[in-house]
Amino acid sequence: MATQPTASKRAPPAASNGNRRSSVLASGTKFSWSDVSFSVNHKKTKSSEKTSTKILDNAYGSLEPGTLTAILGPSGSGKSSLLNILAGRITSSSSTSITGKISVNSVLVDPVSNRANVAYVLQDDCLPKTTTPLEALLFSASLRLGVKVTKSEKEERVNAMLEELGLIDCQNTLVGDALTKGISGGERKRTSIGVELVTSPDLIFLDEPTSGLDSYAAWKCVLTLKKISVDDNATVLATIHQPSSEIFQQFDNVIVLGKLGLVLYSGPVPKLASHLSTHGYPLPFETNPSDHALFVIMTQPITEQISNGLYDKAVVDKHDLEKTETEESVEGYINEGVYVPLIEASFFKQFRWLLKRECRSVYRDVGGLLGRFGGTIFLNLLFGLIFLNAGKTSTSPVDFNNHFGALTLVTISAMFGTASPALLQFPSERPVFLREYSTGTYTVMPYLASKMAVELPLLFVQALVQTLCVYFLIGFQGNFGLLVTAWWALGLASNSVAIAVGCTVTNVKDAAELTPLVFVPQLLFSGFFVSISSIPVWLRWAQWLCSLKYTLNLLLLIEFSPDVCSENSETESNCNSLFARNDISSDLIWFYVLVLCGLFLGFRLLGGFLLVKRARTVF
Ligand SMILES: Nc1ncnc2c1ncn2[C@@H]1O[C@H](COP(=O)(O)OP(=O)(O)OP(=O)(O)O)[C@@H](O)[C@H]1O
Repeated sequence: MATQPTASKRAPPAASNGNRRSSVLASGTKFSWSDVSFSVNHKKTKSSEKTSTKILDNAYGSLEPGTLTAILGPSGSGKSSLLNILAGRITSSSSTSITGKISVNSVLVDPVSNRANVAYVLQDDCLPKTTTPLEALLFSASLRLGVKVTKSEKEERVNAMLEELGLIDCQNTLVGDALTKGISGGERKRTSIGVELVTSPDLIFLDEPTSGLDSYAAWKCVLTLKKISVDDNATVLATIHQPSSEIFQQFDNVIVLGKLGLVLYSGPVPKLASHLSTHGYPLPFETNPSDHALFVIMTQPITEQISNGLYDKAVVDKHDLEKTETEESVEGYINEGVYVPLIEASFFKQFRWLLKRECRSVYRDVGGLLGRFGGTIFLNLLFGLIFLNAGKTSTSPVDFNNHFGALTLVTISAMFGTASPALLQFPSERPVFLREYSTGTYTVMPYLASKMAVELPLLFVQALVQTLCVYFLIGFQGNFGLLVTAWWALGLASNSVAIAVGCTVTNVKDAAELTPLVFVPQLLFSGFFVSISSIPVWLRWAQWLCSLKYTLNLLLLIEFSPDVCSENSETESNCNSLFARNDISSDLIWFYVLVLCGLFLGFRLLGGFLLVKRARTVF
């Protein structure tokens, strides 16, 4: 790791103003880097010492305002790694090492601190499926543009951006996803670009903006980037895979990454062909220079490429670059610190916009609503019919067990029924959160609060529907309102656990695999399959994490009230034995309520903590 420059030589932090430009980015931004190396360390094994693979070896390059530059190279040559390093999206870790110098307008910067000044468009379009392009751009503009930009100016900027990106016709169509038809892939990509560009950034980095697009959509996309670079005097850098001639000609400059992490060429697009020809690889007639460069890299032996001097030009350029940028002879550095986003909007503004979006996502996701309430109604009617009238009498041990069994099974079903929508939904929402958090759109507290504000009534309605289905069919005798409240509390706590699980995984499959691990042990403490007193003492602590256990404690106290238990001596003895076996006492009702509240809040905060930890390190 190179040493850090003195504080006075660093670029000042980004200013918190309307257009988010820091003072070093005031009028067009020159961005350059040199000696950027990236290696991946491999673990030490018994047979070998710790080794490392160099992905980038002293990479260098320079971007001018008003230009569009491509990073080109074979698959695995380090294009995305270079872009991520320059954008401050990856830093050194225990398994990777990054060194180099990065400067903005000839001032050395720490790329992590500079992150807020770079609009970064990810390869995957992380957009909420139930939003429209117009809403997505408005959301971004409203939360990311400071108070100095008025509401009408933000709307004007959004409309201009929609027009510039050719999104006017589809501005009110839902984005959709793989399962729900929405706007086209090209429109989705342009929406992702618009969400970043609406803040009028000077530096725009894009990871494979044309991937997944057909040739016309890809050409249109690059044309748009070119127009933005010229019209807005923006500095645009994009990684790109095998561009067609038409696309390649739109770029002003190109950086070609070759084998061994070396830079083969960095300069104007028209001069790439002569660079290859000069070093023994003339461009065949009517061949795209970018195709030819990739062909040479992949087919010619690397020793021959080096001995032919293909990478020599790189050395000359590198020296030129160092001369201009190290005039002040400062050492560059790449920080290992965490990223703290710059937030423009107040807590309430963030909450308001997030709540609006969250509400839309509920009522527009008709399939999700049908699954949630359809499943609840179907299962609970089934329980109601199977345990028909089981709650009306508890005199014999069999009747008592049926009554207890009905209550337990309805509660277990409620736990899974309230956790599964969050488990299925959250992993797909997580990338959206990570992107928006990392771009300083909002922080974690308003995000979690807005989710909670929508879930509270939704889970209440779910608990109410469930109680309506089973209460009269089974003939439960507890207070209707208290039963609804207890099942509602269980729904909230289970939902929190599901969100915490969702925060640790990246996809629905992993979430589904983790689900039994988190929820099945709760069944052990329900008291139905095995009494708490039979569980080894050293394992009983786990009940403190089980919302099912504390909800059942409350439900049993509500349902088997003194009135029900005093029906006859046998019922009374069954009640006493049930409470004793499961350590339940009516004196502890408020304690059970507090534990449920604690689990609800605790898992919610854990989820938030895990999300922020992830967002602040690598994204
Ligand atoms: N954190 C990491 N740990 C281990 N290997 C890594 C890491 N980051 C990158 N690599 C490796 O570095 C190499 C370059 O990856 P990178 O994604 O930058 O290439 P690329 O040129 O963008 O590839 P593609 O065009 O296929 O997307 C790959 O072999 C990749 O496996």
